[in-house]
Amino acid sequence: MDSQSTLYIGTIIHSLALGKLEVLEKGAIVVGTNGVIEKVVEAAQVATLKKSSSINVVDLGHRLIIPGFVDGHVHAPQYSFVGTGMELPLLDWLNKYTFPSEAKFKDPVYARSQYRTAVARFLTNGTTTASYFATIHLESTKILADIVHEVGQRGIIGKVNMDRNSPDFLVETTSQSIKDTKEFVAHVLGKRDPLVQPVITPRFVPSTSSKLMTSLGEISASHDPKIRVQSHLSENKNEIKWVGEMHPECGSYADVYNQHGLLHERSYMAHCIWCSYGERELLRDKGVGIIHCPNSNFSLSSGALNVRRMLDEGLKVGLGSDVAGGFSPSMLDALRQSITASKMVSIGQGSDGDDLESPTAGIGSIKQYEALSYAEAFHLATVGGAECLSLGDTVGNFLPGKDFDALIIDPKVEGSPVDVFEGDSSLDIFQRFLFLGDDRNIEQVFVAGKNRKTQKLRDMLAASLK
Ligand SMILES: O=c1[nH]c(=O)c2nc[nH]c2[nH]1
Ligand SMILES: [Zn+2]
Repeated sequence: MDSQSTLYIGTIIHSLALGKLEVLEKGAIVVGTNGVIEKVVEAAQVATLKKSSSINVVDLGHRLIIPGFVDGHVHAPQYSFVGTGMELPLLDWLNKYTFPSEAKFKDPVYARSQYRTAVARFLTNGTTTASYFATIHLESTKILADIVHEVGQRGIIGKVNMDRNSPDFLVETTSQSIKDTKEFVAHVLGKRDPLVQPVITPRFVPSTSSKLMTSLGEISASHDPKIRVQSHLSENKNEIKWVGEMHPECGSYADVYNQHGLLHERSYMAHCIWCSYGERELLRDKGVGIIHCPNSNFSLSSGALNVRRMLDEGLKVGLGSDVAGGFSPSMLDALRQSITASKMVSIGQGSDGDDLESPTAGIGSIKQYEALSYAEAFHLATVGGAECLSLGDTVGNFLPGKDFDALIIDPKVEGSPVDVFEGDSSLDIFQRFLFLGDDRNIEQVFVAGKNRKTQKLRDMLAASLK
């Protein structure tokens, strides 16, 4: 224990494995000055620790201490039109709303103001880690990285690559895209901020040429450890058909990324709703994470992912808000909608599945899939996401040695949307927060041991209302 460690006392709830919560009533977490968790103790040991003269004691009373949320897939520029234009399917939605909105980020002044609001909104909702798509614009994407660094969020940030099938107002040449990607990676790594990392971000196969994908794979592999890779995969049936026409030489949509060196243990792909058994095997064997974005999948009428099957088959799964295909910046919403999507699948109303493709299924043996429990969905929103983003050793739960990324939840805050009844257990209150709570209940947001939900952050949000 270092001389100025801090003891946070409260009801600790975190996930140790899929569906396995640990609850420590009036337990405590000891956090070093470097923001790293030193130990987690039960109530019986708290009194002894409190007596240590060298420790700061923060008694959070009736509050819950839970890990921060990991948003594995979010488009920061799309926050500028969040909650609007929800009536179209993917390809029409991209052309009508998304591309014109993203084109505005050519202007760094506009980008700075929009990104400040977006990042503040995500952080205030308890997203301690976010994997961001920016736009194709180098200067604005650097600004996003600078803002994430300034507010102290843990952020993985990608300059988007688009050199084909894109409108004139939102397209790059192949060589400029490669050059700007290298410069962006150098900019982020040059910050030497362990909280902020770059990620290679081809938008999706239709908008990234073979030559560009190959170069991006090489950039990723030229670093040790490899630079992360994020993209979209098998979200919409028309998109998949289009990819098939563009790449008849590849066995599947996932295989296109694979043949260009973009699938490895530090890659993660959003959606994957319609991946075949063979694609799922490929993704699992390559160690690729799946980012399930249920709000977006419903809002763009894409489909309902069979998340249970992904888990049963041993794939890594996390959750994403996918703002603004998804209309909510809150991972509480992603968690809730992941449960709803899994219930649709469990009653036979989800993606049509390809059970007959699976070697373990025979004719007449359509499998039943169990819906996600709240504890499982919470695992995906914390530990699962961290594992997909290669941050499993750093965040996701409160194991000693990880960084203290945590939310302090006050279910009784003034104006709380959560009612607490006499006789409620901690798990009752926790579940009510998951299903009914919002950012009003999220009193403090710790990233690497520091509370980032500061007055400055509130001012950033307030500025956007002027
Ligand atoms: O949900 C999505 N949002 C996007 O911006 C996008 N681009 C390609 N595919 C996409 N899917
Ligand atoms: Zn997306």
